[in-house]
Amino acid sequence: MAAVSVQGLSKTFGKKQALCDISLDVAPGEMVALIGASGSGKSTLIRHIAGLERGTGAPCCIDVFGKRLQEAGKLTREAREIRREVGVIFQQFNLVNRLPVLTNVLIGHLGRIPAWRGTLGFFSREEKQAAMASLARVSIDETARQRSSTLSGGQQQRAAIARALVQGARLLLADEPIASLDPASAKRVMETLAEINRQDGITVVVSLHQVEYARRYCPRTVALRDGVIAYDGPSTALTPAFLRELYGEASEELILPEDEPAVAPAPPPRSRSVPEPAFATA
Ligand SMILES: Nc1ncnc2c1ncn2[C@@H]1O[C@H](COP(=O)(O)OP(=O)(O)OP(=O)(O)O)[C@@H](O)[C@H]1O
Repeated sequence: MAAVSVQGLSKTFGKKQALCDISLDVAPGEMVALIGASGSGKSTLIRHIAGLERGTGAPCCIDVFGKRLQEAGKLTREAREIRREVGVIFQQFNLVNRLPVLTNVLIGHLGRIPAWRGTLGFFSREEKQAAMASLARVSIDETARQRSSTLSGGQQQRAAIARALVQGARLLLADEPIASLDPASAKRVMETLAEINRQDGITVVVSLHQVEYARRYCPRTVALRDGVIAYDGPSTALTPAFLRELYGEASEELILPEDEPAVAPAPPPRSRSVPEPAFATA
C-alpha cells in the first residue's frame, strides 16, 4: 500500500493549467523532494495531497495510506480522518504568533481530543509531556514558553515539525519549508525532517527550490515542469547539466552557486523520458 497514490490528477485555475495528468506513488517511509521552477505546480500538488484543493475533471483520484482522499474533484467522507494522519508545513504561517510555542505544539492534539477541551485549552499532563518531548526532539524545548513570534524562521519550522509529531502524522507534507531561511537554518530544518523520516518512519514529501538540498537529503526527486512530471528518480542524477537539459534557463533558479562543478560531469541520459525510479512505488 502506497503512502500517497495520485492518479491522473489535473488542475486548472481559470484558463491556467497548473497540473496536467499527474500520476505518482510514494511508498511508506520514503523522503521525496518535489522540485521545479517557480509556477511549475509544486504547491498545487502538495495542497491536493493535503486535501486543501480538489482536482479538476473526472478521472483523477488521490489515496493516502490506502484510503481515498478525493475522487473526480470531490473530497471523500474519509478526508477528515485522513487529514489527521497528515502534517502540513508551509513556508510561512505555520504558527499562531501570539501563542506560546508549547501551545502551538499542543494544537497537534486537536484532531484526537474532544472539541471542548481544544477550545478551552485543557490539555492533560501526558499531552503536555508529549508536546515537550516533541520540542526536545527538534532541539527547541528551551523556547516552549516563548511567544512564537519571537522564534527565528528556522525555529518556527522546527516547532511546526514538533506539532506534526504530536499530531501523530504518518505523512508530512512540507511546502517550501526552507525557502525563507538562511543556509544554516535551512540545513537544520532539512536535518530534522530527515531524522524524523529515518527514526520515526514518517513519509516526507518536501518541495524545494534548490536542488542541492534534494540531493543531500532526499533519495528520490520528482521534478515538475509546467504542471507535468519531467523527472522521477534518484536525486543524485540531478546534476546541473541535467537540470539545464530539463529546464533550460529556468534551471538557474534551482542551482545554488556552489552546485556548479569545476569540471563538467558526464552527460546525463539524452532522452527526456522519465528514468526508471530507483525506489519502490507500490
Ligand atoms: N489559487 C490560484 N488561483 C489561480 N492560479 C493559481 C492558484 N494557485 C496556483 N496558481 C497558478 O498555478 C501555477 C502553479 O502554481 P504553484 O504555486 O503550484 O507553483 P510552485 O511550483 O509552487 O511555484 P513557487 O515555487 O513560485 O511557489 C502557477 O501558474 C500559479 O500562478
